[in-house]
Amino acid sequence: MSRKASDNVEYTLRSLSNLMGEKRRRQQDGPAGSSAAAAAGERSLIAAAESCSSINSQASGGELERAARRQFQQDETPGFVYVVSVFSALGGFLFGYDTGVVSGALLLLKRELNLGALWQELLVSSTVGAAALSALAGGVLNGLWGRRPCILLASCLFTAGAALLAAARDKETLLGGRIVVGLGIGVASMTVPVYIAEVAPPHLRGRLVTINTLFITGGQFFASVVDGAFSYLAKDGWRYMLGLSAVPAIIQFFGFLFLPESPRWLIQNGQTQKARRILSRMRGNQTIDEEYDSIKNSIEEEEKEVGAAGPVICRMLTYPATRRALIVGCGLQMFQQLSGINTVMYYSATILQMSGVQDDSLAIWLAAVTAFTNFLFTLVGVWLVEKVGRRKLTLGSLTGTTIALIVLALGFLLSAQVSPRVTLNSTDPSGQNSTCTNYSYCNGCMLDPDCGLCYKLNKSNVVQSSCVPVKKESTMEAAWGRCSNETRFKTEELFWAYNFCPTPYSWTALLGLILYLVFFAPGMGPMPWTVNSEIYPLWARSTGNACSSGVNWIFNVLVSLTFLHTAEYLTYYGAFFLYAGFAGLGLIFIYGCLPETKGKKLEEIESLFESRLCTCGVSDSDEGRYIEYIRVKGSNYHLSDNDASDVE
Ligand SMILES: O[C@H]1[C@H](O)[C@@H](O)[C@H](O)[C@@H](O)[C@H]1O
Repeated sequence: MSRKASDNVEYTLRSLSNLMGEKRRRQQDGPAGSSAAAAAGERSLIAAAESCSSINSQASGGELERAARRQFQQDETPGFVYVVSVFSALGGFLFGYDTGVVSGALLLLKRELNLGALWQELLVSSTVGAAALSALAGGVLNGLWGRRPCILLASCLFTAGAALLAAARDKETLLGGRIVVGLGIGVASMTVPVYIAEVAPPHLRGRLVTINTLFITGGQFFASVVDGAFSYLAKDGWRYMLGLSAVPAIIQFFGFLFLPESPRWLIQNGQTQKARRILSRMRGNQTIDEEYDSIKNSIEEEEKEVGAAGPVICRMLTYPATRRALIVGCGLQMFQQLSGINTVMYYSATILQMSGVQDDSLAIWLAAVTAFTNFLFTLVGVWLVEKVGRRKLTLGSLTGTTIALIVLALGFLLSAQVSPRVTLNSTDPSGQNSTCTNYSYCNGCMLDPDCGLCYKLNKSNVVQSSCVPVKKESTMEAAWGRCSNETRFKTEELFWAYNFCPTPYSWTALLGLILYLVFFAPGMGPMPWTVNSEIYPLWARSTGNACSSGVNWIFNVLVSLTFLHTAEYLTYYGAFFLYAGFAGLGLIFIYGCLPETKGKKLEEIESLFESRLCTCGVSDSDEGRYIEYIRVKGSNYHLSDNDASDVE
């Protein structure tokens, strides 16, 4: 069968799976399903089956489809799509920078402004808390105003927050600045992936959205370098650290004044001419009719099917396909945080110290190496996402992450088991009682946040060890005794261990840390964001992403705030075993419920959630794929995707 043979009649390559899925659904609906529709479905199936046999005689359907798809993908993607994606991903960079920079800034701030533990905690978690709230609110704003104004709003908030922080004279202003920055992070974290997914062509969508997470980890790495560089500037160094983020924010703001709104949002809001113009610019030499029609059809069908009344979240929860997508999206974000990424990153300096790095500034720089590893392996994710697909990448990544967490936990367990004894009894010179002096093993001393171990080394054995209170202003020294002055460490060959115990098994924890980043960064880091940007239909996309980003931030706060308490009750190895348990549960959830979305058009993806929720990755459209030619309206020959709406 050839196109030429039928003169003016155009044929397009279609997948039969949708029709089969449709038939199965109707059968499941039982007698209530429309009999006319069933008959039409039946007729289509017979026609399609006939077409199939004719195709089989020429070439295998799979090969044909692949060839057509290759052809479609080879059409050049205009550089404009990349420019738009990179400018949006600056939002990701700022998300990474502002969450990462604060740890280094706090080291200087607590000395200069005399900050206690409560204020330090407030300055860190207020940003994450504000991000959770504004990510949720961002859903409403995205729906009402569009994606572009939300990105502009986020860059204004980032700039205002950076200015407030750089100029702050007291801790209250600092808190205000951190809240404003957090509001920006929340809006950016939910808008940017949606915007990129909506402007990207299907075969590049995963890669371009994953670039946003690459920018997040890039921002975290850059922040650690800035922290290292300005840590030598004891006075006002923190102002530069916190204020620098204004630069990318201003660049993003001016860039976006000239960049367009998402064509999908415009079509949804009736601005069709403008949408067509923007879509043409984004697709270069490709015809946009088919994409435009399929967006428009799906909006009309969704309105018919779901209705337009009531709040979007209620409609999402009552309509089975979006309810399932929401469970998968929020579940992915929850398990990302429950796998403990931020605790592992935050704790990396200590893990490195455990493994024998004694110098503090070296530990700060090695923490930058950790952030760089996270960045580098996110790059691997950008490369892999369109090759192996989202599902396999996430499953592989989480399996490795679970194993790495077990290795990390074993490292801490072995270290605790061979924990050195406390051999010297010290007494507080001021005569006050301290719990630290009661511990007889390093393990107890290490788990108490007020104490640290002061010791000497004989070859690699710990000798002359004492457990003493830590200095309030800096955990680098003891409050009194031999280890109370860093300058004496070298001359008297003394060592100070805060938060860890020196043991011969510390390398196991280091191995666990490296394995963790290598496995987490390409899959579990970026995929929750990427998958969420594509699994909701247009009417539910902003709300779906708002909810899942909110879940990400809420679990981020929960895990970071509870880590120290969890470590106190369960010890460090217990805490990491707990994260390994969560990661294992996540693995079962993802194996059961995450379908593959690679290469599909955004308008097709909804159908993946129309069947049961947990099908272990097998969707209706994957079962029994046959290729058929169907007569369609119009004259553009294009690889078409399961849209039966224009079948004559
Ligand atoms: O995807 C990102 C990334 O993995 C970051 O490194 C992490 O700090 C964020 O919490 C996460 O959402």
